[in-house]
Amino acid sequence: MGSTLASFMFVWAIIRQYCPYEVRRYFEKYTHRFMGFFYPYIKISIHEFTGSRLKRSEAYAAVEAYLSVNSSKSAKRLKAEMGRDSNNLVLSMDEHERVTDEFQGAKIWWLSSKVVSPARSMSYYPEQEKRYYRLTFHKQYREMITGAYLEHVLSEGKEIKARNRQRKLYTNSPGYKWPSYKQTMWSHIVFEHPARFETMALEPEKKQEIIEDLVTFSKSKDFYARIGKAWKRGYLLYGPPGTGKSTMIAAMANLLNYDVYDLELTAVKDNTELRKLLIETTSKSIIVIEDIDCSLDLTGQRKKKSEKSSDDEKEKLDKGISRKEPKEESNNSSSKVTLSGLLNFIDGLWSACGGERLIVFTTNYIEKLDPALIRRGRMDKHIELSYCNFMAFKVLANNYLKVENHPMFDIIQRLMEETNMTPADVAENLMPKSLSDDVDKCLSSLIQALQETKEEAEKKKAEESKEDDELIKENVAADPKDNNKETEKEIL
Ligand SMILES: Nc1ncnc2c1ncn2[C@@H]1O[C@H](COP(=O)(O)OP(=O)(O)OP(=O)(O)O)[C@@H](O)[C@H]1O
Ligand SMILES: [Mg+2]
Repeated sequence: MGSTLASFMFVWAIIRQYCPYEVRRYFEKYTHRFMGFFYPYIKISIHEFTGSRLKRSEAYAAVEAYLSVNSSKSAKRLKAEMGRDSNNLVLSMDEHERVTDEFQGAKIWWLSSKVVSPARSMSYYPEQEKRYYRLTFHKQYREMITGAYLEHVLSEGKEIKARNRQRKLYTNSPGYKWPSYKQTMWSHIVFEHPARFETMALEPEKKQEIIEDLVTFSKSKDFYARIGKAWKRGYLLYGPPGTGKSTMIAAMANLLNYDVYDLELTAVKDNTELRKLLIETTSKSIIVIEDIDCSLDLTGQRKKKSEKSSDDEKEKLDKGISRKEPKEESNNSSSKVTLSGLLNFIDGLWSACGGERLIVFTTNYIEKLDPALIRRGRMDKHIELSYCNFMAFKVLANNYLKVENHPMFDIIQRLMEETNMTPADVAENLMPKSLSDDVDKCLSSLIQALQETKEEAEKKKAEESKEDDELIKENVAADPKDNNKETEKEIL
């Protein structure tokens, strides 16, 4: 038997070397068919990338997760990755490894493998690896494996993936150069922000409303499908600096267990790149654009256009400039993202791919934004985060000092009604500065800060009214004829 096999292999090697390719292919084709009559096994391959390589196959990821449990017991070569909360390693099958699985009495063999296609000459692309899983089973189980077993693998895999999932914070990497399919547009680190809604200083009703809105969204898959709307929701967070906009985004991600994609608009080359970034985001995620008013001068485009229109020469040019033409082209050569590109990003046809996504914008100046950008449908919910009031202070006092009531609270309440202080400033004053600082010390330092802010505000107001008075006097002196009360009123 051994010597027959060896001779056969020898003859086959000679045929392969000297037989023309066409004849060999013809021969192989018919051998495959012939063997098919006797070979009792069926093979199914699941490739990592299908179609145009835009997206990793979900089936592949699910199979990978499913096999990670099985392979950790039987496979000999394993890959290890950090698991949830960074305190355990998740093992999965390494390449060219085999594991056996059993399902309702049937035996299934899984193989993880890859084909390497050589790098093309005259191309920037490196050699391409195509990874895949292949399962082999006896043909008598065909129905059961293609039906119940594969369903079981997918659902179990998805569940394991969700269980092991580490939440990630992504950013669009500016170091991105060659569009190889292995390189994604986003780079990530593990998302570990401790912010929670419970610790956020906000009025309780407002907080409850936001939480309910978020939870309802995350459970509304069927509702969105029924009304024919993409499963996404836009939030606009606006308010002065230090009022908790970024903190709220982290709290949202922690509440819903979503990934965060922090999009740096100025690093995006053009609208096409913006679209690619969108396609690469996964579901169950929050796409964040911070300080949208400063990211790009998207708002000025339309206004600038009308300003320019008075100038004849420029007017001709302007006729060609529609909303699609970037104004930034002239003064910001690195980014050509336009308002139109951004509007399409949020609400266009491509925005529906993936599903279950929140898009969050933050800004300090809501009035600077283009109305189209923040209309309902794009930014469905506008949330104003404002200066700290007494209710919000109580949450902070409880977080920082673990006090729910204190005799000094009355003074603080009165001062807070009279002055504006951001939660960030209040929090800073409540923070113990040395190990010996106690509740009284922290609260009195807050009272002092509040008084100082109040005095400053009063001083500023007095100065402003003084300037106004002087302006009135100057005007009256310059125009003595109209020295009557009406002019004064007008100026005021
Ligand atoms: N409402 C709040 N509840 C609890 N902590 C807050 C709140 N607002 C601000 N803080 C504290 O103040 C700090 C600054 O807040 P944050 O970065 O969220 O402000 P922001 O609104 O994003 O400011 P900016 O507009 O400058 O980006 C945070 O570290 C947080 O601890
Ligand atoms: Mg911020």
